This record gives sequence, structure tokens and C-alpha cells, in this order.
Amino acid sequence: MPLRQYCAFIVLVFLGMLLSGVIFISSNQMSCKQAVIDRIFPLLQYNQPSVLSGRTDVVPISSWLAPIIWDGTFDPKLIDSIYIPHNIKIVTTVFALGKYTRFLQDFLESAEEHYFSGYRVHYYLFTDQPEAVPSVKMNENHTLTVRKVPSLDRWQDISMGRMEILENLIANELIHEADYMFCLDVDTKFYGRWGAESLGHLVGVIHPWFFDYPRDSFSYERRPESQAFIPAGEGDYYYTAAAFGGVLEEVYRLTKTCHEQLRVDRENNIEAVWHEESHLNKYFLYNKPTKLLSPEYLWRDINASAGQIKVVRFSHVAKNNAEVRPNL
Ligand SMILES: CC(=O)N[C@H]1[C@@H](OP(=O)(O)OP(=O)(O)OC[C@H]2O[C@@H](n3ccc(=O)[nH]c3=O)[C@H](O)[C@@H]2O)O[C@H](CO)[C@H](O)[C@@H]1O
Ligand SMILES: [Mn+2]
Repeated sequence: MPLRQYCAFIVLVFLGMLLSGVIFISSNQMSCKQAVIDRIFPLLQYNQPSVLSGRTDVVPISSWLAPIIWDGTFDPKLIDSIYIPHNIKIVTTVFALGKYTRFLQDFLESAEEHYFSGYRVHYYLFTDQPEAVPSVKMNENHTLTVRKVPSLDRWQDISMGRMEILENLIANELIHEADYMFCLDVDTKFYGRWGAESLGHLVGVIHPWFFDYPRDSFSYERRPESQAFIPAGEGDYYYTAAAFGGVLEEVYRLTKTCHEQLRVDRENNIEAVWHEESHLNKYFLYNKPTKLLSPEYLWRDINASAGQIKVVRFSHVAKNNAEVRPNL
């Protein structure tokens, strides 16, 4: 090859390499820039919220403007995109005394499948038999603390005694530990997502038996001698004591008040018809929950059905009360 042609060839090869280098660097810079944009403004695709269409078979808001959470009223992906970056922590309490330890395996395993996946969760489990707590594999960021409590002879005392234990737990340990708290029954199982859509300042769950009843059929305490008394003609919803929650300060106020009312009733030799559940209903009547969870969040039995319940997220399990309770 003549020298001139050879030199021209070398120059062309060099220019080619230079050009591809420039293209490589600039495309790399572009993708870095894109990564930064993606991080600041993540592209989240979700259906446009509508002011005109949505569920019409249930009411998604209370008359004091607290949302009532039903399937189809929220977008789970959108909810998570809002809450997950805040790195919140949810304390969850559960009690298993006497024969109720048999419910723990299903409760914990199903919770690890469906309850606040991707969030920080700290379970506090109160039991009279720490050795009977099954070992269940926890998700990352989920932890379990077992606390021993004395056995009691009456199931009603176990159920009511939860208010005092929770009040003390919050006051002594939790105020600076977590953001939110839920207090749950153990004779239950999760079947579907229970996530950040349930979070609120003060959260009540509508009882699965009474959601379609008129208020005068609710099983409120009707004797004026009890601190849980609610007169006829009053009441909003009938709430379950098997699940309630909120921010720590609110759950503290709730448990402290119910504990105090239970104490006064005991001094007056009266026990409300549905124990702490009656007191909880009184509390929620005069301290309105800021968010209400539909009976999807505590259904009566996975095999029972109702047209309005599109998803069962959490449900009581069938149990033989006479066999599992220490007394009748
Ligand atoms: C659906 C619903 O609203 N459930 C409530 C209802 O009946 P339940 O029949 O659901 O009450 P229950 O027998 O589940 O007792 C409540 C909870 O106390 C604990 N426990 C009870 C007995 C025992 O021997 N060991 C033990 O650990 C356990 O965490 C249990 O989940 O009424 C109770 C009080 O009247 C509570 O208010 C429950 O939350
Ligand atoms: Mn129960």
C-alpha cells in the first residue's frame, strides 16, 4: 500500500475510534442522567383516580369523613410508593395464654405472608408459656419479642387484661420505638394483604357480625351502671376488639382509658356484656376513629360469605370455645 493511502487509513481508523469513544461516553452520561431522573421522579403507572366512578355497593367514608377501607377503594401499589420511603415501623401485639398458643403457628406464618410485607414490623407476643411459641421464619425487618405474663383462670380476665398490659408496654417502652401499632386477637389468620392502607391516627375495625345492623341492635352495654354504657339511639358502628390500632399516643390514650373504665366497673362489681369490647365501643363513640377498616380486616370465618366482602384479609378461625377456654 502506498504510504499516503496507508497514512489516510490510519487517520480514518483513529477518527473512527475517537467517534465511537465520544458516542460511548455521551450515551453513558445519558444513562446516568436517566438513572438520576428515575430516582427522583420514579415512573409509577397507576389508574387515574376518579371522582365519578368507584364502588357503589358500600360506603367508603363515615359521616365525620373518616375513610372506610374496602377493596377497590385504594391502589396498593400507590399506597406502598407513598409509605415505604418513610421507613415506618409498626408494632403489633398479640396474646396467647393457655390453650390459645395453638393458634400461634398459623397466625405468625400467615402474618409473615400477608401483613405489612416490605415494612418494619415488631411483634410483641404475650404468653404464659414462652416454651410453646413456635419458631417461625421472619421476613427481613420483621422481629418477634416474647414476653411472659401470668396465667389467669378466666378467659374474660385474659381478654380484658390486655388493655392494662398494652398501656404499660406503650408507656414504658414503645413511645420512641415505633410509629404505629395494631393490637390483634390470636385466634385468627391472614388470607390477603393487610398493608399501609390501614394506617391512621386512630383506627377501628367494623365488627363482622353487625356491619349491616341498625344501631339499636348492636350489642353495646346497655346498663347505665357500667362505664361502657351507651344509651339507645346513640352509636355509629359496632367495632371489634379483635383488632384496633393507630399512632402510639392514640393507642396509649385508648388503652389507658379502657383500663381505667374496666377498673371502675370492677370496683362496682359489674362486668360489661362484651368485656373490653364494650369499653372500646364506648371509647370510639366519643373519640371518633380517623380511619375505619371494613370487615375485610376481621372477617367472621373464611368460609362465610357476604356480597360486599370481595377479599378476606384477616379472619377469625373456627374454635370450640368450651374446649380452648379455661372457663365458660
Ligand atoms: C370478633 C371479636 O370481636 N372478638 C372479641 C370477642 O370474642 P372472642 O371469642 O374472639 O374472644 P377470644 O376467645 O378470642 O379472646 C380474646 C383474646 O384473648 C386471648 N385469650 C383468650 C382466652 C384464653 O384462654 N387465652 C388467650 O390468650 C387471645 O389473644 C384471644 O384472641 O370478645 C372478646 C371479649 O369479650 C374480645 O373482645 C374479642 O376481641
Ligand atoms: Mn378472638
